[in-house]
Amino acid sequence: MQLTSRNKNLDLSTPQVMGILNVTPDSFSDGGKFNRIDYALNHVESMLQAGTSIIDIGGESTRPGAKEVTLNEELDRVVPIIEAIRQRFDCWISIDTSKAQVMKEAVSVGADLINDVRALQESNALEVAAKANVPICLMHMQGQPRTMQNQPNYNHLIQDVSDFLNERISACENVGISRQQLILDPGFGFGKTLEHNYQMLAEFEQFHQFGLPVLAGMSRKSMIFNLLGKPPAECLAGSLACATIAAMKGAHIIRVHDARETAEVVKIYNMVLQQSK
Ligand SMILES: Nc1nc2[nH]c(S[C@@H](C(=O)O)c3ccccc3)nc2c(=O)[nH]1
Repeated sequence: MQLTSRNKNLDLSTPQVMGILNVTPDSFSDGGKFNRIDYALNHVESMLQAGTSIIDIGGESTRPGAKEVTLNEELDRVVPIIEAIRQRFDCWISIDTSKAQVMKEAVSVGADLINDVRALQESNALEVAAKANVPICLMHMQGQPRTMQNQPNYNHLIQDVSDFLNERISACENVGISRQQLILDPGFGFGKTLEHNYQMLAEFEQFHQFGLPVLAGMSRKSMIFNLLGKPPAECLAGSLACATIAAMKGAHIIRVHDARETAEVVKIYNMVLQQSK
């Protein structure tokens, strides 16, 4: 299994690490734009040196309760950084956004992958994604970030999430996006209770039913820090445990903050995989 974007291929026969580059203002110590880009480039370089294949850039904090980010604010955050990374590195760049215009401009300045936590449901997103002709990650979310954690409920969790992903695959195919461009993601932490998240991890193999790459994003999330009773920044061990389990359950892309350590987990996993063939 592999992904193609422009002139790039990404081999998915072993798990690939997607490193998170958070470019919301609270992720930078100072406000200076140059510092922000310089800081980001240094962070990207260290993630790439550690074995990260994809840099995921998000300008909208989807934190529960977060206030909406305007289009121009999101563009101002992500476009300059994508341009700077594109000039300097030939890595995969994914844009973590739900706004059609942000997708369009991000791809035009070099993003190779659209990562949409709202699975192209916002206005014009399907049409823009179809024209962009790059791989797209479709993620499941119940409700909206502001309220999604109030009372998550499902008839049959895995079936409900799978039905949603299936419907989004059809919506993409209806606008000419081929299945081969799609990546699926059950959306850990997006409208799920602690138990829901661990049930999805326990039954993660179910999401291979579509024959498409599957992405797992659990790094430093509430399913870890609430269980361990620690702040997110102290959840490296928990995040690595989730990454290891996801890799063993066939995750093709693992989205993390701690890229270096996760790349080491994948190296160990690949060695074990080699021995079992
Ligand atoms: N495809 C894909 N994209 C993603 N973007 C994010 S934002 C998330 C975080 O903790 O990073 C988050 C959630 C809530 C608040 C802040 C940040 N999570 C995913 C994911 O799980 N899958």
